[in-house]
Amino acid sequence: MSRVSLSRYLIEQTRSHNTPADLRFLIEVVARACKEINHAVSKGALGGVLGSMGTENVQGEVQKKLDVISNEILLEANEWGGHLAGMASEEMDNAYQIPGQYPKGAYLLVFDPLDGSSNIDVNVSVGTIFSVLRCPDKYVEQTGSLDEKAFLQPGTEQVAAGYAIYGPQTMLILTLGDSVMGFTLDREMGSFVLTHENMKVPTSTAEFAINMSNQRHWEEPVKRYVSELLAGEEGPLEKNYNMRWIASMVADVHRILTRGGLFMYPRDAREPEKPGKLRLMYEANPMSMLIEQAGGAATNGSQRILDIQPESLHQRVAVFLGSKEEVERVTGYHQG
Ligand SMILES: O=P(O)(O)OC[C@H]1O[C@](O)(COP(=O)(O)O)[C@@H](O)[C@@H]1O
Ligand SMILES: [Mg+2]
Ligand SMILES: [Mg+2]
Repeated sequence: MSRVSLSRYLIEQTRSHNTPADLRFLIEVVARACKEINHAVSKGALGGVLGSMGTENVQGEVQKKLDVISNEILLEANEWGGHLAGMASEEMDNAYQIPGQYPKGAYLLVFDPLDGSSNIDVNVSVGTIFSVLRCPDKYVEQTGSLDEKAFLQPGTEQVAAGYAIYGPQTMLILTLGDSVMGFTLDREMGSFVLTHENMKVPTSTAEFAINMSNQRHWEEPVKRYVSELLAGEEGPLEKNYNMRWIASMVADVHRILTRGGLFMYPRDAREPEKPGKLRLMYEANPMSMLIEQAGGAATNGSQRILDIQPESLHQRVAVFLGSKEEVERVTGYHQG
């Protein structure tokens, strides 16, 4: 089989699906930025990039050096080229309007520059998550600036979503809205090569992922569901389940896209005012688009994540995503 590079795939998509050239350009720029992030991550202690900055982001989380470095790489890469009107990031309090780009820039890029930050210093897979939205027409002309309201679109409005995972292999997983494709970085050539066509999440699974240390803080439907998983074939589900928890959403989701499974980060009583830990705009929405495009499901326990109308850039959401059978079961338990 002849090798299909990311660039060739994007050109073919442009011809066959009329993918706009500036969207193709945007994906190419993000992919190049992810290669640069991968290079910084893989240097580790040799690059003096481990450890914390001693600063906090808008989420109140301590920023790792690589969180900030990754954010800067994505900002610098996308600053030019005219394909973007603005960007928003887990690591930036406010949305960023690229000077002089609007109305040329047709898209908005939202990203988690480095996901799984607690794993950086212990050499466990981390990644970059990104989501692409159209910039509302005439937004800046009517409002005078590109503020966060332009970004507050439900996940169904995403035109593309993906992630890079920096693990034993470096991969880019991408959807443009009609299937999920996986590209593996050929380090000698420096290019992403198509290796996983049309990735699919099996409807049923015997593997779940949740941080069990929070069990006493969960709401009843989650406590009930996880106890049934743990009861195995003697329990009501009559099946033995395996468990994984990598504490990198990118790595857990990649496993699910590769062999199925269920990922859960429910709300819990530790911070009852928060609807969950993970962020809607740059974690749950892009991952939910990928999972749905691969035949899986994604809810917040009561509704489809992609239908949620965002109210703020960094709002959090509970996440149940993966094999449809189990997502529907645990969501059903929330319906009382
Ligand atoms: O450490 P916990 O509570 O298990 O949470 C792990 C989750 O937090 C995250 O690391 C949050 O993402 P960031 O690292 O980008 O903040 C997810 O990747 C992961 O699924
Ligand atoms: Mg994250
Ligand atoms: Mg992050």
